[in-house]
Amino acid sequence: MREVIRTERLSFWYGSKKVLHDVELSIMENSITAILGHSGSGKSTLLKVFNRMTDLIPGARMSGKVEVFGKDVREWDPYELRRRMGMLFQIPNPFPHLSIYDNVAIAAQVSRNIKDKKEIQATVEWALRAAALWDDVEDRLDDFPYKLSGGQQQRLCLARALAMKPEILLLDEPTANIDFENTIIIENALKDIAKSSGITIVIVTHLPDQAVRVSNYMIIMNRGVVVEGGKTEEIVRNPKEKFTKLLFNGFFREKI
Ligand SMILES: Nc1ncnc2c1ncn2[C@@H]1O[C@H](COP(=O)(O)OP(=O)(O)OP(=O)(O)O)[C@@H](O)[C@H]1O
Repeated sequence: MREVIRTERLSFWYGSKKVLHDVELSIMENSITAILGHSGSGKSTLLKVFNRMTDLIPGARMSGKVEVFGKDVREWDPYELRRRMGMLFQIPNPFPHLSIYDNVAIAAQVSRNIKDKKEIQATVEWALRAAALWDDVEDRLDDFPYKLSGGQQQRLCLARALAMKPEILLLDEPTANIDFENTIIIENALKDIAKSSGITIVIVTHLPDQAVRVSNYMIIMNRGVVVEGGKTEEIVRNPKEKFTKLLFNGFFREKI
């Protein structure tokens, strides 16, 4: 398996505030990697460095290196980089003025320049099925997203991200605002997507249980530092660091 993302002594600042400290990590192709840590530990910042969304933040700067598919992120065209790395945010953000169908179709049309109606239809159906939303919406594709529940809206956003046919999906606390039933539906969809589409998934979460349920690999973060990383099974069976042991023993539960 090859590394699709790799960092080398990555540090990051918002103005004078340093929030990532010499981060070294690898994301392996065709896997689900959970980045696990408390609020404020720099997890979202990491995702935004991967797809260069941090370019858009005044006063932000990095040092060290980030490679995506073997190429320094600074050498990528940011639009191409973001097309190849779909992103899902904590709060569902479907386009309110577009129908359920068009929310997904537009991603195929704009990102991949697909013009053929049948191909667009096939992509929309594939993406909605992969996001476990097809059965809920197949007979109301012309409705607007406000008629969907929060969990369904997040699955719609997942379908929209998938319709770009990204090679990597970056998910920033995708179930933070969603009930447990929808959380499990989304987690199962992610596992199926990784298995059947070969998309590499990186999921940021502050929930150890979720990280264990979904991931093959885990990276534990604390205050901008990677505490430890590796195969989920091994970390759960034999955590090396005291912080990780405390995290899994629920020591911080009331704090997160
Ligand atoms: N645009 C910004 N400007 C200044 N500081 C920021 C900005 N974004 C994040 N930070 C700070 O950087 C640190 C890391 O934030 P980040 O959002 O990456 O952490 P996180 O682990 O994802 O936490 P959360 O889950 O709460 O978002 C925090 O101290 C946060 O306040």
